[in-house]
Amino acid sequence: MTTPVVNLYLVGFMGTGKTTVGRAIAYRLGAKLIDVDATIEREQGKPVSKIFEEDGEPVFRKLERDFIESGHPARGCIVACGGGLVVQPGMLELLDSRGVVICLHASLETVLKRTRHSKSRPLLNVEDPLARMREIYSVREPIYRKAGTLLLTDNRSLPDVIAHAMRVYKREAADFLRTHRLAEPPATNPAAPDDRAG
Ligand SMILES: Nc1ncnc2c1ncn2[C@@H]1O[C@H](COP(=O)(O)OP(=O)(O)O)[C@@H](O)[C@H]1O
Ligand SMILES: O=C(O)C1=C[C@@H](OP(=O)(O)O)[C@@H](O)[C@H](O)C1
Ligand SMILES: [Mg+2]
Repeated sequence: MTTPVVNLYLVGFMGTGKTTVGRAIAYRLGAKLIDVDATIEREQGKPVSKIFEEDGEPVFRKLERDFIESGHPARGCIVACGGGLVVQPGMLELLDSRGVVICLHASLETVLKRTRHSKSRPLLNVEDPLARMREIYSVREPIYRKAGTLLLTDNRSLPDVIAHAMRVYKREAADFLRTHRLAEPPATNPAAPDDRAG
């Protein structure tokens, strides 16, 4: 399989499968997976939970924004975003302009099952994570609803979700390429036809 040209951005709430699905898609396409959280952790030399604790959430959000604005290649990567990345003002428009956006969805009960054994999500390290998720999700829902193509993942196996996401990506990447190529100036030198004629 050839490396894809158009970037794919996987967005959606925590625990919907962005990192896992992104890794599988990148592997299948022979592309580069960039997990935004992992990249920030590597660059900052500490886990996301420590960044929240020591520097505060706004600093983490700024790091996410910097990553999207200038911290990754414009072509050829599968990007697994953190759940709050697309929620920041202007980010969805930015992602839309850079590639294909797919939003993974799961009910909060499913999200709880998938995330309860992990301590790596600082927003959910509270006594009642389900109540916390409800609060956060209610604020974010309007944005997730607008964010690219929505893929439901409840009661669906990972291979099924991955195959579906691959189909959506291939179709939308072709559309993206077509529309963006049309918008580009012609590659040939305008003088060339005259030269040939002469
Ligand atoms: N469709 C699915 N079915 C079962 N488990 C899933 C599914 N999608 C994700 N998971 C599991 O849920 C957990 C969280 O997935 P992850 O990729 O880290 O989500 P995100 O990056 O969106 O927070 C992982 O253990 C993953 O294997
Ligand atoms: O939804 C959020 O605000 C967050 C989601 C996390 O990523 P995942 O969605 O991959 O868990 C991570 O970026 C951080 O803990 C904050
Ligand atoms: Mg993730």
